Amino acid sequence: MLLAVNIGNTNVRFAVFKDDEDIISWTINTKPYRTEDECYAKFKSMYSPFGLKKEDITKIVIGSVVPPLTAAVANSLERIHKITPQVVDRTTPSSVTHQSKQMGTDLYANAVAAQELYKGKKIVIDFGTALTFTGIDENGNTMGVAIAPGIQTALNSLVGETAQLPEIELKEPERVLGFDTVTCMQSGMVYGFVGMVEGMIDRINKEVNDDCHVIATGGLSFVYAPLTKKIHVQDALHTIKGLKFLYK
Ligand SMILES: Nc1ncnc2c1ncn2[C@@H]1O[C@H](COP(=O)(O)OP(=O)(O)O)[C@@H](O)[C@H]1O
Ligand SMILES: CC(C)(COP(=O)(O)O)[C@@H](O)C(=O)NCCC(=O)O
Ligand SMILES: [K+]
Repeated sequence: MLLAVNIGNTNVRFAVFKDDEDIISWTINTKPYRTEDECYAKFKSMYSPFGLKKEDITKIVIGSVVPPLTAAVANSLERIHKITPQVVDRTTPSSVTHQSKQMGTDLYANAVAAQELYKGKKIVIDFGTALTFTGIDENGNTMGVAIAPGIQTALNSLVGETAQLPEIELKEPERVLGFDTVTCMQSGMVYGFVGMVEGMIDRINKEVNDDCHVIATGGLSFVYAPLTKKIHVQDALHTIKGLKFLYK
């Protein structure tokens, strides 16, 4: 079975593909950055809670947007499995073409999964450490990317920069205009970012002169996707499916 590993700025997501539909997935924190020995100790025993044995893994693909962790994760998995992981990035051949010299591996994987799984023009919105919008046309050409602060990242900054604003749960308040600090912040964070997401979808659709199919992924997609009809699919495993398609 293929093990795919997506190293993001907040979480490292693991997924074992029993087949295309049956996927076992879990995450660990990215921070603090770990040494190869710590990764080795942590990863060695991570399979049994998910009903897997390390011998079940026969292939490994890794995508990373955190360069200081890539080698530690790859080398520790090689020590555990005696398999050399394939580390993919924006230069790995796929059904997607792009001109960017910077595109993060997760954005590229998001584009690849969209092209493989959906028709027409697509927008992938990744609600991760950053909030990203990636456009892909019907032929797999990337139409461009937009990068904004991730919603929890923005909230952390707001709480950190103020004396009286507390940490809050990101959930929909009853009213847009609130009467206490927590619901006032929930409104700004939830309705404010829904407005941003809907506005970005409208602007992108206008720019590419089409109604794109919109896919949401990333840690906070489960909060935001249900709040707007402009998002058509929510799939926490979208990025890691892209890594599977990039594995050759
Ligand atoms: N229940 C949750 N599960 C996962 N992420 C969450 C959850 N609630 C909030 N988040 C936030 O989502 C972001 C992580 O999303 P993820 O897609 O794993 O990011 P990355 O790929 O950048 O590591 C973080 O900002 C995290 O705080
Ligand atoms: C935009 C990102 C920070 C998103 O990272 P994430 O939120 O998934 O951790 C990452 O894709 C990245 O570092 N990209 C490199 C710059 C670029 O894509 O243009
Ligand atoms: K992500």
